[in-house]
Amino acid sequence: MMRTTLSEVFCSVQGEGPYVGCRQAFVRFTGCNLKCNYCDTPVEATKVCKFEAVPGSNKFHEIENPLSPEKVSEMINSYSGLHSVSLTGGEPLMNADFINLLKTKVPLYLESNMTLPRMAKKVKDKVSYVSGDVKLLPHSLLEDPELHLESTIECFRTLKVTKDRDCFCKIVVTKDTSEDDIEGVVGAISGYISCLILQPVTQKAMQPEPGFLLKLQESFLNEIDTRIIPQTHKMWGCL
Ligand SMILES: C[S@@+](CC[C@H](N)C(=O)[O-])C[C@H]1O[C@@H](n2cnc3c(N)ncnc32)[C@H](O)[C@@H]1O
Ligand SMILES: Nc1nc2[nH]cc(C(=O)O)c2c(=O)[nH]1
Ligand code: SF4
Ligand SMILES: [Mg+2]
Repeated sequence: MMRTTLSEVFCSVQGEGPYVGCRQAFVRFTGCNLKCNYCDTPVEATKVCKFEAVPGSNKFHEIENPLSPEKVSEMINSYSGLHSVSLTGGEPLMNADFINLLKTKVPLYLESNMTLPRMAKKVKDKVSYVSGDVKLLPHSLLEDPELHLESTIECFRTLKVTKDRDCFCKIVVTKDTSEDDIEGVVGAISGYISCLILQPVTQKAMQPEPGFLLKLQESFLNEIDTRIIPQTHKMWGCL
């Protein structure tokens, strides 16, 4: 029977992108194929999955890993009033087969680094919302920068916006983000997305100047609905 290792399951509101404020269950998978220099989340496998049964209580049950899709579905379905279920991590696409076995009452919202095209194909009819990052990382952090870009574009093509699925792109912008890198990739994926979110990195020391973000937004607005939205959940201290 298929099982996977989760670090946490909790109920909160979406803090990033166009669905900010929507009530969601968050399912956090462990493990990741990338090492983003700004990543705010531990990705290592954990012995137990922390489960916040009562939203906002800050009290967690410890559930032994690994977990079955039936158990995870039951945990998710215990919450009420959900808009959708955020599948995050780590990199949730590393668990595509597990995701396909979930049975939830509300639609699935995938939060992905968009670098695993074979896995993207597996979940394309299972997820209703795709929050796809484009990872503009220093080349020293990528094994094969050219393949990275090709895989990103292929993931967006596979999971593109349709009448049954929304797909938007988030790009974490730091003071090291190059305008040329962003322009190239946005041109390649703009036909596959409903909007582009420029998400300034949350750590003060790495943040870009507001003027840089506004200039980027101006240059993309001819091509795609482009919004600047920082992480909002950190502002009011929710999970
Ligand atoms: C922790 S990741 C997990 C999902 C997936 N691995 C990914 O990167 O999209 C969830 C979201 O948090 C964003 N994120 C991570 N660290 C951040 C930071 N320091 N500032 C702003 N956004 C950040 C990621 O870019 C991604 O959009
Ligand atoms: N509230 C809240 N919103 C989020 N949006 C994306 C998150 C993530 O870590 O994937 C996240 C998260 O961890 N919490
Ligand atoms: S892809 Fe996501 S989880 Fe993995 S290191 Fe980057 S931000 Fe963190
Ligand atoms: Mg987060």
